[in-house]
Amino acid sequence: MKREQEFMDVLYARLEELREQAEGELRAALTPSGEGPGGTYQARLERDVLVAERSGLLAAFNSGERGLCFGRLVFQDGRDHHIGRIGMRRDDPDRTPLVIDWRAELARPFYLATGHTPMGLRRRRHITSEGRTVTALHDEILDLTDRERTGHEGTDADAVLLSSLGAARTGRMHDIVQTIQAEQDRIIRAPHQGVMVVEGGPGTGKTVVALHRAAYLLYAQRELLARRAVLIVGPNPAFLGYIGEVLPSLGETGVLMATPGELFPGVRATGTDTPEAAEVKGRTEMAGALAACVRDRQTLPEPATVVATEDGDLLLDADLVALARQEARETRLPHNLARPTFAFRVIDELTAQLADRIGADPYGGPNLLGADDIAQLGVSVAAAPEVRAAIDALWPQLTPERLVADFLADPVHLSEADAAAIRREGGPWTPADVPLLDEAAELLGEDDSAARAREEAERQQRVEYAQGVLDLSYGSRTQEFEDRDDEDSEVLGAHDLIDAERLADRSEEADHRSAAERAAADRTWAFGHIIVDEAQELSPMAWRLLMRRSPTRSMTLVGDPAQTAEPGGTGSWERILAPYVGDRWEHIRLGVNYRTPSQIMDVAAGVLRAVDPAFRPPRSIRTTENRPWVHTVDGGIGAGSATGTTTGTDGAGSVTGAGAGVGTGPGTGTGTGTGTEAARDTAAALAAGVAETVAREAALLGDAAGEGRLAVITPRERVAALAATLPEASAGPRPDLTRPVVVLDPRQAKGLEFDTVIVAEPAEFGVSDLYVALTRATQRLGIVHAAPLPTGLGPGLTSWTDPGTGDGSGSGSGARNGHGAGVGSGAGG
Ligand SMILES: Nc1ncnc2c1ncn2[C@@H]1O[C@H](COP(=O)(O)OP(=O)(O)OP(=O)(O)O)[C@@H](O)[C@H]1O
Repeated sequence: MKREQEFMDVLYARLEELREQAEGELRAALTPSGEGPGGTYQARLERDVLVAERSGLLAAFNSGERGLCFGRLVFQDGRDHHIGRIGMRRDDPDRTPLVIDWRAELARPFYLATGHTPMGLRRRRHITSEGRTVTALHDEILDLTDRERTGHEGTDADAVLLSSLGAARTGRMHDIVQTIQAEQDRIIRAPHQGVMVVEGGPGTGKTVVALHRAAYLLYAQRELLARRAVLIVGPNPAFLGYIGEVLPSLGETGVLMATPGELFPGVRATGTDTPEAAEVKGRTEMAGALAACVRDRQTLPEPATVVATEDGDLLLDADLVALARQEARETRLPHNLARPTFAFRVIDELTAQLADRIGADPYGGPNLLGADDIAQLGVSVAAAPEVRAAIDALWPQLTPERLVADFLADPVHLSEADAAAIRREGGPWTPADVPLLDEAAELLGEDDSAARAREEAERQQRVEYAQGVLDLSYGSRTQEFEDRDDEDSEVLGAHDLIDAERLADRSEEADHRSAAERAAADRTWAFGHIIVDEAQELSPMAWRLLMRRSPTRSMTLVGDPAQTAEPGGTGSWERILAPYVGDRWEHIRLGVNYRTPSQIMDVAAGVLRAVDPAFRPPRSIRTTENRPWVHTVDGGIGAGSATGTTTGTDGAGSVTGAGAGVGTGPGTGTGTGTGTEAARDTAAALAAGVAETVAREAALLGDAAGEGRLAVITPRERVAALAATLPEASAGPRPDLTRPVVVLDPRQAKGLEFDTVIVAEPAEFGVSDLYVALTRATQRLGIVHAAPLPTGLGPGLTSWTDPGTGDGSGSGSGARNGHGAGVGSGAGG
């Protein structure tokens, strides 16, 4: 231990040195300088790579307090290497490796070697530390002939993994470099360049594996990805916050994280759609409908338009415009880019009409105008406001926002029912509008004329600024030079070397944004790699958008079709991918649940088994002492409470259990009240029940360091009311997951995990939402309900009053009545 501590001290000292060096280099790379990497492509690339590496090193340093070095490999041939979160070399002439990056090939045996296939290893050491202090060593002997013992050999090779899985949660996902499992390592380092689908049930490590794959790719393809960046798409901002520290802690910063609704630069999708509207907007048919809308805007006059110019009336008839339209369409360019072709043809025709009239020979001879006269005429026709107005009416310049807003206000080319579902006049953009906007932008073509005009104006400003700089430089020539009035001096100033234009262009090259920042502002950015989490939720239209951002189809898709909640979610990988990559994609399944203890997983699986008896959940690696519990509150609609030994069935599904629980709840409950009054009673009872259970569970949480997190997961409509009774809780569109208690709806809870989860009123969840909610807990699960439990939920639950020891299981039951006049009956112990 002492020697490892000494090594750790050396490592941190070296890290400090490197940090200072990296800070200096980063500052230099980011400081505009006449001598800096000029405008060449190669120079910019080198700068991007340098900035990515140095920022990464700094990011890693800042999180380096967590296990900078976590492993050691002693090979049979005498080689001995430490493995760490980032690689570092000594400051000697040979730059000897001090610690090997976990992603290096040399580090692989750390994850893959077994007694059966030792990969040349004698022993493997896990080093656990807190801050900079080594706290534990754990050695595995892989060469069975090796008799030497260190005193740190343990019997249980999974001890380090299990201790990490059992640790209190902090509201932020951590990296798992110390405990990557062999099946995960194969995915992380897969050489596959195209689309890889990682599928697995809840808690199987899909997200964390995908993030480590990103870190691996950023390491293995450093140059490409520093330039093209990696995009990570997650379901909501809270989720992105939750996973946001993993890559920086691994020294990787060249990543853009976004929800699907954030992928159209300049648009903030703050609105929400009904599930029906989101589903309709997500269908592939929308692409056809929008394309048809664009064609609708390429109109014909009926039967003719009179263009009144200074030189008299000109006539645009339908045949003539149809020809111009045909020509423009045949360019196959997007609408805005084909517009000049249309406009030229129309202007040509009008010019010909005018020339015929003006140059007509009164004696019947050939037209009196020469080619130059006609060209001149063409210029004045093109400039005539009436002509421009006519062209605008027949083939208008369109923006994606205008096109989609008009389409939503009057959804044509759709069935009446679909149109009714999405019809909307004004209002904020929604996430489901974003793929429509992107589609529209593709159909219309980038109308970058405004952007180019802006750029030119900015460039002019830069030129003026540069001229000012040069003037200053000239004006600040030393007195000595001025005295000598020596314009031919060999000592040159900036004003001698460069003119304002070139100086301005050079400062333009010094775009200090990282590739990820530039990508965020550019709709047409082609990412080096894209990771999509909860991929099963994305609609076909969202896939069209993402595939445009990934022309190389280098993607990792992560998901679980059983957790599909969005009605528009594509669900099947074949359906998602066939249009883009055919069957050329790799499908990998993960089968071990690292998050949810088996007792909790059994309860959750019951819910899915009720609809699909063949359903098989992932195998939980952990068990727990804590039995999932249920607390039935009496809220005026059929509610009962049951505890203790229970066998039987109720109207909502089977409730079975055996054992000797200590029952305290009333055996029966009687519904009273009607309508809203009863609903109010239910809400109040539920809130009281949740507050009571949260108080107890929060007290059981975590440790002195303030770790350990609790989530109440309840249908969206109930979130605000429940949060109001829990003053310490965070809730809302962007809940703070680092707070000890949060209240979330099931969609917000997707992908997250907490030590303790309380699911409130499960009868109001959809099946897959309920499955997601029930599988978020790493330690304890509780259910609070007034309405009868949904089918499949019940077995495996014990009374909330005796969760630790009661073996009995049971639940309230009773007919649920929309008017609150149900009669509850509990099967009591
Ligand atoms: N090898 C490992 N070592 C330590 N922890 C691990 C390992 N693999 C997975 N975990 C942990 O298991 C938990 C679940 O992982 P993750 O969130 O990636 O699962 P998931 O498959 O994405 O789940 P879901 O579909 O439910 O969102 C996380 O806390 C993760 O850190």
